[in-house]
Amino acid sequence: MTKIAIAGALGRMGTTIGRIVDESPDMHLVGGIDIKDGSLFGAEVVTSDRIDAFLQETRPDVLIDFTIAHAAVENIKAAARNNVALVVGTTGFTPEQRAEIEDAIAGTVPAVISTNFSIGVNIFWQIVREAARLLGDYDIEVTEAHHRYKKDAPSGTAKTILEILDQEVGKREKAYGREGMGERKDEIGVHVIRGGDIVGDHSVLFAGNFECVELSHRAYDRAVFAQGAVRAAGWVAGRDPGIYSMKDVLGI
Ligand SMILES: NC(=O)C1=CN([C@@H]2O[C@H](COP(=O)(O)OP(=O)(O)OC[C@H]3O[C@@H](n4cnc5c(N)ncnc54)[C@H](OP(=O)(O)O)[C@@H]3O)[C@@H](O)[C@H]2O)C=CC1
Ligand SMILES: O=C(O)C1=N[C@H](C(=O)O)C[C@H](O)C1
Repeated sequence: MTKIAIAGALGRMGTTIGRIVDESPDMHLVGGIDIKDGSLFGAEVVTSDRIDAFLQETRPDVLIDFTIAHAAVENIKAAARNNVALVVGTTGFTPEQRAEIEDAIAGTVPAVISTNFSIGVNIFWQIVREAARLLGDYDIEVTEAHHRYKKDAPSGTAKTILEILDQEVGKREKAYGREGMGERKDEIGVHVIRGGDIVGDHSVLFAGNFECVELSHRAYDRAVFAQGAVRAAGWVAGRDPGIYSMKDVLGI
């Protein structure tokens, strides 16, 4: 039985993950933390200032964090202090925050960190890598669309796409939207859409002369991210300390 705690327990992802854990025969939801207190599928949710006492009392095997970057940094440090394995889905970390996280985790606990826990996106990233390797001299444009409540932009998934493109075609300038007069050079265009209840769309366009290749992924329900995060939690418990990716979890 893997004991799970959720940070951001009352949020969109936290509640979706809570339901999946609650329905899993081999998992037990010990509770959650959030900016406000409450309950999730009968488990207590306490405020984040009480995280150390909460982890010591409930002794989860894994803390799953889907909060907001500055909160996640503190939650990750607390999990590391209390020897609790991690699954981190929160996006929007600055490079400094990312370095703080890596320092906290180094040599202490195992952690799966991914900007996207859906199986489809993890396969999509590999397909984008292969396309970039073969079509690196085409013009490249990345587009993402999310619901009106998403705070960070571009999405974590889009930033991972940009890292993959940098690795395959060489580091190129990024044009975050375009306005006014300008000549296209070899920059990568990045376009962000926010509206309604869009769960998460990502596309990469490779445009050449007389042809385009467009790769895209669309999530219809955030359960796809939650299922991946719960799968990662089952995988990470008891591993050696270090940072793992969904590629490790899926064995791809
Ligand atoms: N890796 C992946 O596969 C995915 C990643 N995400 C990422 O997960 C994160 C959460 O997304 P989502 O669930 O939609 O967002 P929500 O805003 O719905 O959920 C976040 C929750 O965390 C709470 N919170 C805010 N500050 C703190 C704090 N200091 N301590 C504890 N809890 C806090 C929020 O409270 P309040 O609402 O009052 O601010 C809210 O209840 C985002 O970074 C998003 O990009 C999302 C989907 C998939
Ligand atoms: O905030 C979201 O909703 C999502 N965030 C992740 C991201 O920033 O890439 C993953 C997914 O697209 C949904």
